[in-house]
Amino acid sequence: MAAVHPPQSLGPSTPRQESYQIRKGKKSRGAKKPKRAPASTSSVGTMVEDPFLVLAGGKEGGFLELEEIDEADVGIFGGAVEDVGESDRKAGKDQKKKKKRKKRKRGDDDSASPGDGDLVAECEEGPAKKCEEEGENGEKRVKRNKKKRKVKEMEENLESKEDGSDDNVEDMQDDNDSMEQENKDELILGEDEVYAWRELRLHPLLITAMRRLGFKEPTPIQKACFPAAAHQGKDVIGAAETGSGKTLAFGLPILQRLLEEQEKATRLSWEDESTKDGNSRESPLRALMLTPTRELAKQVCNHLKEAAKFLGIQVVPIVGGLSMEKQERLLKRKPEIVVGTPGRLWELMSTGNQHLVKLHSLSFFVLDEADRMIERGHFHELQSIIEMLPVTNGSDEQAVGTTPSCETVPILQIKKRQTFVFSATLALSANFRKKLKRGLVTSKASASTDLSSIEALSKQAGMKPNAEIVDLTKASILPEKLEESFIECSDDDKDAYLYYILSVHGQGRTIIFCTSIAALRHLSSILRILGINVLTNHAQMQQRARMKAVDRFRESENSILVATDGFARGMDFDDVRTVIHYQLPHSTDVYIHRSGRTARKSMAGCSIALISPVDKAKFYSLCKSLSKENLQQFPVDHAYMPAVMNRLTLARQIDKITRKNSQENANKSWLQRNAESMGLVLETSDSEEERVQGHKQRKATSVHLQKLQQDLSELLQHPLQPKTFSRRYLAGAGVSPLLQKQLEELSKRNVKGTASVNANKGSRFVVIGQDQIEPLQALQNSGQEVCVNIDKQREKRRLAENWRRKKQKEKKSTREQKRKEKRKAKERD
Ligand SMILES: Nc1ncnc2c1ncn2[C@@H]1O[C@H](COP(=O)(O)OP(=O)(O)OP(=O)(O)O)[C@@H](O)[C@H]1O
Repeated sequence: MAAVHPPQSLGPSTPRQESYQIRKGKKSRGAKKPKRAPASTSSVGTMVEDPFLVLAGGKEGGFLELEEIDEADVGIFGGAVEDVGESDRKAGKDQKKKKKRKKRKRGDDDSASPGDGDLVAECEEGPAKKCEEEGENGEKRVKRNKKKRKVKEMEENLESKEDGSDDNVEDMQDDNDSMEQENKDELILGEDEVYAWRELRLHPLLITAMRRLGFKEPTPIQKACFPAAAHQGKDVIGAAETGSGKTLAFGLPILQRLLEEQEKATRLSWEDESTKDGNSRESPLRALMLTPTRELAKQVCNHLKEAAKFLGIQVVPIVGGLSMEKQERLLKRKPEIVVGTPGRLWELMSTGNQHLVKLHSLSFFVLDEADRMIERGHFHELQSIIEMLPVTNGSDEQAVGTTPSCETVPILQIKKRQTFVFSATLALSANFRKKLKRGLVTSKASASTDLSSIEALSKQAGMKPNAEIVDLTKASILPEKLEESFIECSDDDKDAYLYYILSVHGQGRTIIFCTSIAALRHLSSILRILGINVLTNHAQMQQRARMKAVDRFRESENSILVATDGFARGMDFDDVRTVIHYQLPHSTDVYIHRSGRTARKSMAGCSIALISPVDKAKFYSLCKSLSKENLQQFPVDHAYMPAVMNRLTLARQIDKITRKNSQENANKSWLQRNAESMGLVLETSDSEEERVQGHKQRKATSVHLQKLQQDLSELLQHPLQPKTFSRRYLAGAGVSPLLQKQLEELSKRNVKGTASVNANKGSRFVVIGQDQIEPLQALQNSGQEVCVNIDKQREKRRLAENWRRKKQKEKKSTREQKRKEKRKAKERD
């Protein structure tokens, strides 16, 4: 007997419930429209073949429950239970038709006598006749009529409720229709182009996301990690070159498992009536991802959002430097995935943020750029966060201590948590695999509380000994299509060479890395004076300004960014053509991450290191650790250098004066500010003469500054020219590529013509156009390989010295010989 469920469960849901329902609908059905959860579940659920289908593909709005009851009755009277499932399946396709039919049905009902109508007709057509044949008694008939009345009552009751909720349902459908449409419109790849994802058994909704992103196939690291992480539920330690798609290598398995779990949960909640209250639908934190920098957290978050678009899985970034209140508001939405930096996350956790401390449902823990996390004991917060994590079933009995503020649950209730540890430079240490395995298996790492090694960090984070280690890094670790090069110069000349590269070759997105903020400030100031509009990003900038710089860098394809090493890891920009190491990094891994901002996604790119004499030792040891024997010397046309130096000298003078002025202003205003705050009037001890002198000096400086600026601006109006260049040129911003080409052809013709008639040299002309060749091309055209192996160089030097000594010896002995012979000859004479 079908249970008739109380109509109040069909009432309008709270906003939170509704949004949940929309999300669930999207998740479970993908391209289909969301449905409201039916009121009755348990008994009906037991009758249908696949209760999930009823929810997912079932009827809509209030009619859903009504039809449910109708069919339950049909099943009871006529025994045609199987019809329920069948109609449910059909319902997904022709919901609207059904709705109209239903309304019509009701119209019929109104006119018909009680107990009549389609419902009864349906019953009587089939098995009801059988009942008659069997000689149905009066008692049964009474029972049946009672049942019909009850159904009729229910129908009326529901109809009145529907009037209120129908609009909502329609709205939900419209929303989803437009989302579906948007989703379809955005698809870049066809269904048949993504078989590689299908082979991987990626969830259909995620395949759609990949089609929308235009990702035809998984990258090698994604291919290697997905089966272990998504299908076998294993922990993964992943290392692969920069720009190889590591974010989705851990992101896709997590999304896949969340999707699968949610589908399962929807099915279970359909069967289990007790989970139908609003609270049970609130999503706890399922995945926590940590990155070392704020920009990277934002980027990872955006990347996952793109992949999770239309899946109804929320991903939010929690990073420092932005408003706490806003982030708390974001967390109130109960996102399933949080990507953040350890500092801000710990700040919120330690103040008891409800979403972040309820970690009992945390199923995924990710450490991106893990080797950075353990550097120089930077991340105390990381340790605190890890200590908050509940102990997983799979980890050692030696539990990681949990702080009392963490709402953990008894060990047996905690589900398995998967841990992901990723970086491009994890495998830098030679016996990385061995050490890692040893670290995970032995209890030594778990006993230690410091996270100074990847093994200890992984172990403390709950990594299990059977973790999959995916190491796709090659010996060099650097991307295959990265062309590395260097320029040897004095420290003082670095600005000149940098300006040369940017103005003679400066095409395409470029990142210049500095080690110190002071150097970054000096450099960006000089470049701006030289008319090169550079963006900056360093730790002392306001977070908003940093994010803005990142956005602006993304916007223009010829933008130049000067950044410190915080920016080296993980940042992903389309088509960065050149990376310049203005100062060498302190370690090999930073060099790898810096250089890895270019040559991403198997594209070509170029890196140039400016090496001063003090950098040499560091540079050679860096090359040694990367097993480099030879490296290309970046080709520099020294004919340009006089012009470069002219400009640079002016720019440096301007910079010096403006710095001094702004320093004086800052000091003065500081004095004034403080005097004012203390209610004092500033009196200078300067005499009148001194003041006049000072005024004159300032005026002279200002005139000098103006003169310098004028001179520089005159120089900057013309393209940079090599020393040998004739002064007779056609210049200006109006030389279009077409005109330039025509001039080039004309110049060739002239040269031929003059050669034939032997005309004077003065009529020849060269075209210096705006079509500069970019550094990579210059390097490929005329870069020269130089030995950078310090041992080999020493050996070469030793051999050369030996050879020189030998030659000297030989010379000496020949001289001796000759002298002896002369002496002998003399004696004979
Ligand atoms: N399957 C794929 N097909 C094509 N492009 C992809 C694929 N997966 C990821 N990408 C793109 O590759 C780029 C690099 O990805 P990602 O930033 O994850 O690399 P990474 O390996 O983490 O790099 P890094 O080591 O520098 O952090 C991104 O622009 C991403 O959108």
